[in-house]
Amino acid sequence: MFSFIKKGLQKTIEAIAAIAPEKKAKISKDELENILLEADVEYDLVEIILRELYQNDITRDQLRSKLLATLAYAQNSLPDNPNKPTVTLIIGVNGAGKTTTIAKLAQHHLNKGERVILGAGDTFRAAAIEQLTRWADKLDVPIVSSRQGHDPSAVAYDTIESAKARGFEQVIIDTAGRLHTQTNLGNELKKIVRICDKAHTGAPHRKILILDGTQGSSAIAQAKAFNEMIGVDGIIITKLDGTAKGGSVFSIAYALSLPILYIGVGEQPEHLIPFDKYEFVDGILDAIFGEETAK
Ligand SMILES: Nc1nc2c(ncn2[C@@H]2O[C@H](COP(=O)(O)OP(=O)(O)OP(=O)(O)O)[C@@H](O)[C@H]2O)c(=O)[nH]1
Repeated sequence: MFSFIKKGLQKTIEAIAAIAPEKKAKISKDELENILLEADVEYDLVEIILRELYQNDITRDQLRSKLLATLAYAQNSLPDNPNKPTVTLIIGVNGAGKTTTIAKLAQHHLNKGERVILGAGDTFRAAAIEQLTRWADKLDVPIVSSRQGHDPSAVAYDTIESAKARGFEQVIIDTAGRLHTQTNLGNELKKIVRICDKAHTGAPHRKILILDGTQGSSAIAQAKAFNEMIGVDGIIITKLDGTAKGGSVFSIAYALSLPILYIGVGEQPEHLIPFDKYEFVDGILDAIFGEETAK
């Protein structure tokens, strides 16, 4: 698992290594500032971290405790849902990686022996329905879909009904990332939430926001908007493998105070790993201080 995190952080680790090629037991505040900015930690958070480090030469342990503190809320799991099926609503802007992440989550449940059904709730775009259907075929899981332009809450309702009738444990419902206006999107998502609860009291049990880890402050703005619309229970940050901006995880976690459930580190169904703040921070620290100084 640890090496999986490191593989996902490879580009970030390389970028850090390029500006801090020499591994030392202590680094100066100036060096640290450059490293954090290079890794795409937002400027405000870099300032906060530096302000709270009193010495000019910073050790691994000192930095470790500061970085972990920024992830204080990040490591929280969601409560178990005893009332099966568990309904997960996937939200986020187009291109964030929603469809791929749904496939990854489905694979994750299948690995645990749970039965999964997908709902193609992004009825705004025909391509979204087709793409999710391809994943369903590949993973050999059922999918409920309708034609483009149909009411997505009807898709959500039918998916949940089908899961209940077949005794499935997991329902994962896709949603649109964009409509003609933001207000339309908010209203549509609210309606889907209402209808899920009608189909199965308490559903959706998880409203999970997919954020593209390469998007920095725009990901934070998106999260705030979706949180205001329908409330977000947890986040999955995608595409960390494809970016040198892995430090954005700190800014996202710090700005939102929401659990980071998983991170996406590739395009295949198995490329989803549970977020572990200790592994994540140690991966970054190893890049700065070198592994030999670990612990
Ligand atoms: N490298 C990498 N690529 C990813 C990851 N997650 C998603 N992608 C890629 O990002 C692109 C967009 O992902 P989708 O799953 O299509 O995203 P979406 O939010 O459904 O976007 P649309 O289909 O455009 O609405 C695809 O090319 C995915 O393969 C990840 O963790 N790592």
